[in-house]
Amino acid sequence: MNTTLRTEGISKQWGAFKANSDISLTFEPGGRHALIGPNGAGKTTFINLLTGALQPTSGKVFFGDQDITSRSQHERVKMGMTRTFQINTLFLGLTVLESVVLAISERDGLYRNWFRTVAQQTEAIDEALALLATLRLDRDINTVTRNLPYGKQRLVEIALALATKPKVLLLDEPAAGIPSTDSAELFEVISQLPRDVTVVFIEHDMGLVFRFAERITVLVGGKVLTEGTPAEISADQRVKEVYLGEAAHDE
Ligand SMILES: Nc1ncnc2c1ncn2[C@@H]1O[C@H](COP(=O)(O)OP(=O)(O)OP(=O)(O)O)[C@@H](O)[C@H]1O
Repeated sequence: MNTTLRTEGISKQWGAFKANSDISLTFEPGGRHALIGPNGAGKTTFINLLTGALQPTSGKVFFGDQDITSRSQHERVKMGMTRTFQINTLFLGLTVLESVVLAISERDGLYRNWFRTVAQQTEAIDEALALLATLRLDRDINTVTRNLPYGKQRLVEIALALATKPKVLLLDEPAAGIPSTDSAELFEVISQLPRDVTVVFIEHDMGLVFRFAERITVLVGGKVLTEGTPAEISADQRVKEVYLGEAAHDE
């Protein structure tokens, strides 16, 4: 099945206020796609419509050939669309390896099965080790997650999301709150994830966006202003005026 994620004329309205208006976007499999736009442009609302956290007022979401507009968040995760969540207290108290093994075991339903073979447990541990190596956390596997620096905790969140074996990973400001020296490293790891994972991310730091995104969609006032490659977006006069101009004034 072709698992291109796409929206068709999606809108979200609260009363008379339109947070998203008629957004039609396609995310090519394996791409690294950034959503940018000024504060309040509707980026988080759009991600929530993709994950199923919000239902659109009108329009549709397709994953491959399937119309998933009315599917629950849980169903979408099972189909291969995952977003990161803040690590909860349970995971904070476990080591990095324990957390990821737990997430893999949960995915495979091993904890609902009282009889777990040693082979099944070994497979989960091996898979967790491989995943943590991809995220450059191999030196931290035995560290209790709450003792890790904040940037590495964000990577553990991504590891837990990847443990669901997503085809699409949705990231809402993954580097928020991380010192800027660490955020580039975080994005380097994200951009080097296997190409069978499509990554869609919201990011305010334009340096990171232009360095790591392959396609960029600019949202303004809930609508798509334009979409293109980083070169196309940085050359677009309208983007400079409504977004990059504003960012420049903020600095
Ligand atoms: N549940 C809600 N009810 C009413 N208005 C909402 C709701 N959620 C979001 N909004 C409004 O929708 C608009 C878009 O918000 P959204 O969080 O999607 O923007 P954003 O582009 O992610 O902004 P930021 O970059 O500041 O995070 C904002 O004006 C926000 O106040």
